[in-house]
Amino acid sequence: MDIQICKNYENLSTKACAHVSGQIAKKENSVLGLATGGTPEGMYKKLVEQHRKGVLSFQQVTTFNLDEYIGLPANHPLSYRVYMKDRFFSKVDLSVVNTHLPDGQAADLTAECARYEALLREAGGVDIQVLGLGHNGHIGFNEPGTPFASTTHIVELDGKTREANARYFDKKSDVPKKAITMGIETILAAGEILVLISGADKAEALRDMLYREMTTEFPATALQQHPNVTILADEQAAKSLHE
Ligand SMILES: N[C@@H]1[C@@H](O)[C@H](O)[C@@H](COP(=O)(O)O)O[C@@H]1O
Repeated sequence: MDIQICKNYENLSTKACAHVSGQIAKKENSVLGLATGGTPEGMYKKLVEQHRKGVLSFQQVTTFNLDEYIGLPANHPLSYRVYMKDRFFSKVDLSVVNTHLPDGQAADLTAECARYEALLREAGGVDIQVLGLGHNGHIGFNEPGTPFASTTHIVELDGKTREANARYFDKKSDVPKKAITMGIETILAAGEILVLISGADKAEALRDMLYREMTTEFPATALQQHPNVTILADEQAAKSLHE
């Protein structure tokens, strides 16, 4: 794993943007695996800026998001579809038919997981997957205990994850209890993985991801077996690596 320590969040976002733009420069019909949460917001802003400057086009790009809540209407302000639309999709020249998220409102959720996984394969797989890191080691919504051999599936959200995400909702009880997420095997199938980690509260999780023995108890340790992982961590997140 290649770990790059960035001075601050701004710097991390600039580097993440450069990484993704570099992928598109290499292959204009790239398939991007995208993440939500607070950490990639800066990267989306920078990608939009690059597009507005006329130096970056997403016309040929296809995107697949990691996850979506179950039970929130697609137009709910806190659905991941709306998150992506507001911060990225509607601000660049991506064709909406090329942007994919699991449908958390599908009548048959098990069939939806299979459909999503098949669609990913049909698209030829993800070239570069952007990931955040949960405090409990989750990647996407793969909570502790998820088998490494998992593909897109339905998950019951961990109490800690619901607490972390409660900051966006009026109250914790409004946070959905379930979600659909790409599995760990799905994530590991990407050609390259770019992990973004910011803030002192992620320091312990970053250390565990790098140094803990691979264990399903800390899903991010699965990334240790991937041949092409770049980690961008800001100094705050990287602080416990020097201890
Ligand atoms: N499902 C998302 C993940 O995809 C995200 O990477 C993680 C960290 O989020 P943040 O970047 O806000 O800390 O938690 C969320 O629950």
